[in-house]
Parts: sequence; C-alpha cells; structure tokens
Amino acid sequence: MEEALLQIKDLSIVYETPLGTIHATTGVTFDVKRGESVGLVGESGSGKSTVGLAIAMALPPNARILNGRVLYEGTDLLRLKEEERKRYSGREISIVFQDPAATLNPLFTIGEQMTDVLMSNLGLTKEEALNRARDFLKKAGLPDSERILRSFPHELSGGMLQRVNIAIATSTEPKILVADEPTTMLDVMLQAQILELFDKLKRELKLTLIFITHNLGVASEICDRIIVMYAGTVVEDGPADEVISRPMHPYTASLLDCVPRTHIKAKRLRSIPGSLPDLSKPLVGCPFADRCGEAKDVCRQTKPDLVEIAPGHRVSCFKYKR
Ligand SMILES: Nc1ncnc2c1ncn2[C@@H]1O[C@H](COP(=O)(O)OP(=O)(O)OP(=O)(O)O)[C@@H](O)[C@H]1O
Ligand code: NI
Repeated sequence: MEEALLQIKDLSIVYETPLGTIHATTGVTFDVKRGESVGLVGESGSGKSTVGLAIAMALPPNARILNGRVLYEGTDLLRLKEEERKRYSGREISIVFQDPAATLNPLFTIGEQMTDVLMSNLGLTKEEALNRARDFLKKAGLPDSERILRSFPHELSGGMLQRVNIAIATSTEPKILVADEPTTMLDVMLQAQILELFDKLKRELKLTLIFITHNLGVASEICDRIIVMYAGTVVEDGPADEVISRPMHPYTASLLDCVPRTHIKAKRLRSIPGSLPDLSKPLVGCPFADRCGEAKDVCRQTKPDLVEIAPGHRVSCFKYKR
C-alpha cells in the first residue's frame, strides 16, 4: 500500500490569549496521499486554518502544540530546527491565504518579491529567477507577465493579486500546496476562475492540494476527499462524492443543507441552529451534541472515536458504533 505523503497525528493546538486558552484543534488525525486533493471543510472557528498553518509551518507565536505530529515523508514538521525548517517551508510546502493583498509587500514590485522568493528559496540567480517568475505568472493565468512584474500590488485587482500569490506559491514547485479560503474575498465570477486555476495547476504541477473552505460545494468541485471539521475535531473524512451524496455525520448533513444550490433560487440560506461549544475548555463528549437532533446521553459524556465504516470513509458518531 502506498505510504501517505503527509500524516497528521492526534494534533491538539491551543492559542494563548490575554483572556485565556483557546482549544483550536483537539486530536486531529488524517493522512494525505501523494497527488491527492483534500478539502478541509467546516464553519468559522472549526480549526481549519490552524491545521493548514501547522502543515505550512506558519502558526502564529501564541499557538502552542499540546500534542501530536505533522509527518511529511516521515519527518515531524512541528519539531524542526529553524535551519531545517527552511528546507521545507515554501519549498516542499507552500500556502496561499484568503486575503490576496496581505502577504505582498506594498513597497516592492511583484517582480522584486517573486525573484526574492526564488533566489532565497531555490538559490537561483536574478536572471534565472526572472525567467521562472514569468513562467509561473503565465501558468497562473497572467500572460502579460512583463507588466505584472513591474507593477506594485496596489496597481493590480484582487483577482490578479490572488493569481500572483498562486504564482509565487507554486514557483518553487512545492509538493504540497495549502490554500486557505483562497476565493472567499473575491466576487463570484472570479471565484469560479480561481477554482479552475487550482484545478489546472494541481494536475499540471502534480500538486498535493489541501484546500480549506467553509463551502462543501466548493470542496466537492475540486477535491478527491473531504474532511469535515467541527469545533477543532474531525467528524467525517471520506471520498468527496460519498460525503456529498451520503453524508454520515449529522453535522455534515446539516452543513449540506446550508450549501446554496445554484440552480434553485435559494431565498434564504439555512443555518444550523445553536453555536460552537466553548473552546476555552477542553472538549467533553461529542462537540456537536448540543446542536444534534439525534444526540443521546452517551454523546454528551464520551467523545466518539473516528471509525472507518466504509472503505476510506471515517466518521465520529455513536450512531455507527459497532
Ligand atoms: N492567533 C490566534 N490567537 C487566538 N485565537 C485564535 C488565533 N487564531 C485562531 N484563533 C481561534 O482558534 C479557533 C480556531 O480558529 P481557526 O482560524 O483555525 O478556524 P477556521 O475554521 O479557520 O475559521 P474561519 O473559517 O473563520 O477561518 C477559533 O476560536 C479562533 O478564534
Ligand atoms: Ni480559517
């Protein structure tokens, strides 16, 4: 059997804040195979970005790893020395964020920023870096690469900036690309175009894609597999088409009811009644129990294990306890 490229094992991360500790992820466990596209899906605050940042080695300073490992080809990325980290961060694993302007420096041209990344990460000469920058801008759907290279970030539209970010992130030819809600800040037309771009690049560059979104519909369009998170835990993990057509966890089912159907003029978007559990305390029981129509006593007392109940399809719910 093929070994996983990435293994997230029992990952629990908290944030320390002046108001106390926030349990952002609790015991998150999943594997990602080489070349696979995995969607991390869940409502705001479910811990998706925290998992993405841990994989990309980009957690903020107030994050503390309580437990767990992120194994990339067997190497624990969470316990690398600074020097070793440089071999992986931005080279083996890159990340694209939601806000296209946030990661670009307003004071430098796109060309300066792209060549900087390539010269420091890959040790290219200026000339080589420029050639590669042009090449990857074109791959990212920006054929007028000369003009883009000369531009400052404020001279480009949001959609173009996100293409620039995607060009930068892919220009080092990483094996893994983490995309954290990369279309959320764009208008609907652009969203579709950027999704298509990810779809194209993942095939062209043989990327392993970790795509973070709160929209199950979006995830099902470009992902092979969907991992549904709730309150910092994985509640379901399975093939995208199965998760969409036959959701097993009650949370996934209610999340599906909230996906706007483009062909039906949805008058109102349903939302799930109730709210996320208090993340300032460690979780007890199933985190979804309070909002779940099928919850029993056991659900409030014991956290259900994530159990494989169909090939490659795992769910954390006592309904399926064998
Ligand atoms: N730097 C931080 N400091 C303190 N708390 C944080 C920090 N980043 C995230 N959190 C908190 O950790 C929890 C998980 O956040 P995370 O950003 O991982 O969720 P998410 O699923 O990506 O949500 P969203 O869809 O809103 O981006 C939330 O309660 C959030 O408020
Ligand atoms: Ni997020």
